[in-house]
Amino acid sequence: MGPHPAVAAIRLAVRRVLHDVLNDLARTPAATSTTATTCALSDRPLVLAACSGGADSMALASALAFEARKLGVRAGAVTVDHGLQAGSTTRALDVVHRVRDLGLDPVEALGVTVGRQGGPEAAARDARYAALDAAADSLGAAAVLLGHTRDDQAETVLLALARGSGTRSLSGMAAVSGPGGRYRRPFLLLDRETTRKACVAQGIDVWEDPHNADPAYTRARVRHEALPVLEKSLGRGVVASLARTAQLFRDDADALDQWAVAAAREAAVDGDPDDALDPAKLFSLPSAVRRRVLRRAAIMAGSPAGSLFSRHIEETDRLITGWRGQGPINLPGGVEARRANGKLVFRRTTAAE
Ligand SMILES: Nc1ncnc2c1ncn2[C@@H]1O[C@H](COP(=O)(O)OP(=O)(O)OP(=O)(O)O)[C@@H](O)[C@H]1O
Repeated sequence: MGPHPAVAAIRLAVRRVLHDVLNDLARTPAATSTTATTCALSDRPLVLAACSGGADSMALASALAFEARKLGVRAGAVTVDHGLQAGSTTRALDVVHRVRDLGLDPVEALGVTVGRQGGPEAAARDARYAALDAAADSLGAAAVLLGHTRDDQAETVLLALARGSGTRSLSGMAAVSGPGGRYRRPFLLLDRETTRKACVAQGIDVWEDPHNADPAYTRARVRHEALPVLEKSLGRGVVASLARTAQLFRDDADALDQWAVAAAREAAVDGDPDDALDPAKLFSLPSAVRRRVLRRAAIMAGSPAGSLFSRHIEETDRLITGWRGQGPINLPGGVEARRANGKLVFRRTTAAE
């Protein structure tokens, strides 16, 4: 008898991603010689599961342990202790034991200090990814798997819609992201119900993070209040539809980004020492492309992407579409956008904080 359908589904999803990781490694010249002589344990690529101890990431760890053995991949795990709840260190050590019991090695628990920047959820996320990056670097991991599901994707899209975001934010989380495509999300097409069933079927204990149900957190309210109401009035397919929308937006956003790169090259003033852009050429672009060119130019001049909001870009855009001789626009990171002498220039005027 084969495995429970939910277990088969999580394993298939992880197997596909491991194949992708191995194919990517085979394409990089440095890895080819290693792959050809693979025999020693330490020569085998290491893939880590980022594991909080919740159902999604425990299902992920179990599937990774199972599939990695068959593909000659080393499987490890990292759990991050955000230090935000009493007993969090004990819980992190408990996750380490449970994941080791699944056969993963190496397994590390990393303590982090969560700051305040951007609110509690964003600060915890930043600290978590910094720790995961450091662990992947120090352990030499080829990839880090994350347990985000289709439900997480739907929540992300709904949050972006509520903020009035553009196509890039509405495209949600990517299946592959991070430095060198390090982060992989095998479960983006699976629902949370499947990961829970897979844990039950395999007798895996899971830990429910109380923050996930705490209405103080926006995402928890989306998960427990907004989405159930939408499903009640629009039908159970809402989660799948939102996740599908994310993919459609991603394709559109990628196409527009590519167009913007070409348009920026086209609008560059030849030989200008300040990388100036030609306002007349920018004016003739569709606004979705022009705004991307402006955003890119601001970031290249030193504006931090996370602090650059649509109102900044709209104001800068008026230097092109509503030109009446106005002064420079101040952008985050001490960058200014100035139109003068028939050129648009982005320049850092003060040292960044
Ligand atoms: N403390 C942590 N340590 C390591 N990885 C984490 C941690 N928290 C989250 N992750 C990773 O990020 C993914 C998404 O986490 P998030 O908290 O957004 O969703 P979740 O549905 O609560 O996930 P889970 O059920 O696995 O806890 C997790 O599946 C896991 O891979």
